[in-house]
Amino acid sequence: MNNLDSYPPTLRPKNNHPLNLDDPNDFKGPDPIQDPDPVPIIDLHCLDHKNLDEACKDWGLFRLVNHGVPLTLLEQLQNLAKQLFSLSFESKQEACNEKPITYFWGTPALTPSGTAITRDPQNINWVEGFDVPLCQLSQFQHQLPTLESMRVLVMEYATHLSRIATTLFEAMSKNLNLNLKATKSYVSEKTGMVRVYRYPRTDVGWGMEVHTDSSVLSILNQDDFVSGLQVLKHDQWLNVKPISNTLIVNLGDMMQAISSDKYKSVSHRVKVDKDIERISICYFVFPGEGVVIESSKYKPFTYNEFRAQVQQDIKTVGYKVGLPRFQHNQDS
Ligand SMILES: O=C(O)CCC(=O)C(=O)O
Ligand SMILES: [Fe+2]
Repeated sequence: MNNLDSYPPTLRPKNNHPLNLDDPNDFKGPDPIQDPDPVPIIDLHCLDHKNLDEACKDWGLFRLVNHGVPLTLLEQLQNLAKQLFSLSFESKQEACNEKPITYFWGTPALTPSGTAITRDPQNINWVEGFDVPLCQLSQFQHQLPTLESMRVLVMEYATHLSRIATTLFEAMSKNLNLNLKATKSYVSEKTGMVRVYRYPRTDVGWGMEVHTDSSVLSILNQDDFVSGLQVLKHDQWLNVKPISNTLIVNLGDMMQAISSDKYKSVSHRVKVDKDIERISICYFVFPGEGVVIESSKYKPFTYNEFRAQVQQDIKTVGYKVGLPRFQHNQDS
């Protein structure tokens, strides 16, 4: 089943924008990206520290292979996400009345309690998603069977992703000559979260507008067939091609701060397609609660202070200012 009742009302097409209502799973369009894939590849099994360092400095993003997550698990997650999103809008909304998993749409910006930060309706992001905080996940159950299956699968997935994030962060810390003991708390299992997204079919707007992630690291399991993620490299937007059994890692603002700007929090965005929906599953890792980030470029700050500032800026200025707010020369 796949029909527009599953879309949040604000993301349904207007009458003057009719959509192709064929089952998107039947879509067999050509791969829109013909060029060879320029994204650097990092092999987690045989980690090359020099390649990793270059990818972090030049791109702030890389493709991870030999990551050790079973392909069946990646595919199960994608399939279950498709099933979950294809339920009616009302049932998704009702099922997420209580924690831990929350349902949102129109923006990826949420308050700590999971409420969407409302934005100008002209400016919506064409995305709906489930926010899955990992720390409380084992303590709750959901009534809706598909959501409950997602909770269980995400717990299994998070174990793998936490291992990957820790391995990568330790290698990056070594490359940056950070004191590993002191920096262990920069990636905390407890504060991690998973976001499951669906980008609806539409021919207007952006799935996700240009942004940098606030995380230390973000690790993306994208749809095997549908492209959408674009990354800014030397002032040019490049498509990040979907390639089965690979994960995309991008560095977030916390990593840029921890590295004193040696590594880059990469600007990226997601485009939408009028003929086909896209699913992606993103894992984010953050510093531990109350951990102070020390760097030569920024005043000491905690992730909670950063997040509060971002939320205030979105409400008052209309967008995320991000790291520049914490530079040494800024007034507090
Ligand atoms: O869905 C994607 O490909 C990217 C999502 C993303 O950039 C984010 O959640 O910050
Ligand atoms: Fe992002």
